[in-house]
Amino acid sequence: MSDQFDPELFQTKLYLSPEKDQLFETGPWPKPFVFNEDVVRVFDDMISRSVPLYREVLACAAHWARDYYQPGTRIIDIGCSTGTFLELLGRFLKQPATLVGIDNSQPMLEKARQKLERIQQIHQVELICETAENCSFENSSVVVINYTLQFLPLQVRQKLLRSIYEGLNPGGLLFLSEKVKSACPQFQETINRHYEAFKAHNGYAKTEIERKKEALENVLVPLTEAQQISMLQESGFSHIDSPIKLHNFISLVALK
Ligand SMILES: Nc1ncnc2c1ncn2[C@@H]1O[C@H](C[S@+](CC[C@H]([NH3+])C(=O)[O-])CC(=O)[O-])[C@@H](O)[C@H]1O
Ligand SMILES: O=C(O)C(=O)Cc1ccccc1
Repeated sequence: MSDQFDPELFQTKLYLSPEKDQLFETGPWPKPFVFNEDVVRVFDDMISRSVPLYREVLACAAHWARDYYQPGTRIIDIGCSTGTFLELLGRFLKQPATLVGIDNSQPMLEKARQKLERIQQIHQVELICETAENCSFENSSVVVINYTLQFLPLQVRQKLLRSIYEGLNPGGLLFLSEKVKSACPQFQETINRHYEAFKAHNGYAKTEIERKKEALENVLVPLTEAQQISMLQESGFSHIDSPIKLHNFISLVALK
C-alpha cells in the first residue's frame, strides 16, 4: 500500500492536557508573560486555543519530519514545551529514532517527560533543559522550531538559525512556525481583528485577549514574513517554502 493511503498517517489527534486556560480571566496573570508553573499547567489548552491551525501545523510538521528524517541522525524540537509535537511524531515514524526536545523551562519538560513515556518505549528520547542558543544541532536531519524563535532577542535569532544550519546534515530540513506581522499597517490591523475574532470564537473574552496582548508586548516580537525568509536565506538555507499560513501565523520549511 502506498504511504498516501496509509490510515496511520491520519491518526493526528494530539495528546493535550485538559486543564482550561483561565489565567487572564481573573488574575493575577503573568505580566510580562513568562513560562511559569501556572502557564505550564494550562499550556496545552492555551496554545491550542490561541494558535490558528495548531493541530494541522503539528501534523504537517510530522509529515515533513517523516519525509526528511535520515536514519541514524537526530530529530530536534526546539521549544518543545510539553512534548506534544514529539509525542505525535513518535507515533508517526515508521522506525525507531532519536528524538530530542530542547526547552529552557524545567516545568515544561516535566510535563513533556510524562507525555513521552509511551513513545520512549519505541524511540530514544532526550529532553534537554537549556536555552536554544547554547545547544548544538550536530548530526540532525530535521529541526523543528514552532512558535519559539519569536520569544528570542532579535540579535540572537540570526545566530541561532545559523547554528541550526551548521548542525543540520546536508539535505536536512528546518520546519519553523512563527507569529508574523504584516508589512502593510492596514492589513496588519485587519489581520489582528481576524485573529482576535478567532480567539473569541475559541472562548476567550475580550478582557482576556486584551490582557494577554499587553503581557506579550516586548516579549513576543514578531517579524514580517519577508524578514523571516531573509533571515533563513542569510543563515544559508537554499530552498524555502510555506506550507501553512492563517491570520498572523506562518509555517516555513527550509532545506540545507
Ligand atoms: N531561549 C529559549 N530556549 C529554549 N526554549 C525556550 C527559549 N525561550 C522560550 N523557550 C520555550 O519555548 C516555548 C515556546 S511555546 C512552543 C510551543 C511548542 N513548540 C508547541 O508547538 O507546542 C510557544 C508559545 O508559548 O507561544 C516555551 O516552552 C518556552 O519555555
Ligand atoms: O500571540 C498571541 O496572542 C498568543 O496568544 C500566542 C501565544 C500562545 C501561547 C503562549 C504565548 C503566546
